[in-house]
Amino acid sequence: MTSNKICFIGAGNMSRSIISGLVNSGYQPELIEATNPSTPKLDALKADFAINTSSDNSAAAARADVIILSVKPQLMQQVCEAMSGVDFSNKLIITIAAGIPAARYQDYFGQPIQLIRVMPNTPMQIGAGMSGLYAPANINDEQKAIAEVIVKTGGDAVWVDDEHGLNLVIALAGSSPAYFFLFVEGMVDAATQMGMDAEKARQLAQQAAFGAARMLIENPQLSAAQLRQNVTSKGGTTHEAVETFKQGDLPGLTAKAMANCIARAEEMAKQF
Ligand SMILES: NC(=O)C1=CN([C@@H]2O[C@H](COP(=O)(O)OP(=O)(O)OC[C@H]3O[C@@H](n4cnc5c(N)ncnc54)[C@H](OP(=O)(O)O)[C@@H]3O)[C@@H](O)[C@H]2O)C=CC1
Ligand SMILES: O=C(O)[C@@H]1CCC=N1
Repeated sequence: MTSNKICFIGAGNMSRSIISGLVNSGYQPELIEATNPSTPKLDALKADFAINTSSDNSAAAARADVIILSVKPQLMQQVCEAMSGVDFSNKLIITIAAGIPAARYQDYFGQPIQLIRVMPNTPMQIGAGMSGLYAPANINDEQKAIAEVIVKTGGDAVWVDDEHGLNLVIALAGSSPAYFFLFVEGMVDAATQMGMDAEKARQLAQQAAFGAARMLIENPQLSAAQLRQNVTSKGGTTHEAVETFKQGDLPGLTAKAMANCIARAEEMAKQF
């Protein structure tokens, strides 16, 4: 584990997830600081993880070796511009914002910077995250290793060669926990309408989702299609359910949702 001082600019959902992964894997809380304009999220982070907190982005960034930019994309420019008085020459910046291209940040900060883009996901908070990392050509191996160590405290990670690859990571892993939650929401709602109590319905659906995910992970030699076929008895119940999904073009709808996710990231790249 490195002893770099890490500062999170923005203390929202994703920062909390990464901080949780870091602290739970043994990163020293006193090396971590988070900033936010309002105090309730900072107070909660301090209470839960014993990290340092502040509302002064520039002072916190000046104290840190690694700065993780975790504000919404639409706020990124103003937040970075307000920190342009900090000397970033010996610091590594990591941004987790969707959409905004790496090259844009140099304009925001008004100075040469070393920046890595990371696309994480919220399951990092329980060590089950999946992230993508992208490093522009000016980033050295030591800086890549620092980012990878941080990200992997919350789960697995892959490097991608370009920023289109990062948009694919958004569609496959950054945003996708929401797809699975939506699916479970639908299953639980349907079961409750058919008479089961919501708590029991959730227990059944979430454990089935967990089991299916573990089956995928523990059987890399089997395709998802094969695992599905292993559940589907000829003339049986699963066949009826799967055919219903196919009639509603679930594969086409999935592809469309992912394409729209990527299109939004590309739009954000122009917008912010
Ligand atoms: N949520 C997710 O699953 C993922 C999010 N991301 C990216 O992570 C980033 C953060 O998203 P998320 O955590 O969901 O968003 P949140 O809204 O939960 O967090 C953003 C935080 O930034 C704070 N903030 C606002 N203005 C400032 C400022 N001037 N200085 C410091 N902090 C500020 C907000 O404070 P307040 O609420 O008090 O205004 C808020 O706590 C986004 O860029 C998003 O694209 C990437 C992958 C996954
Ligand atoms: O919805 C978003 O824009 C962010 C990026 C990936 C997950 N949440």
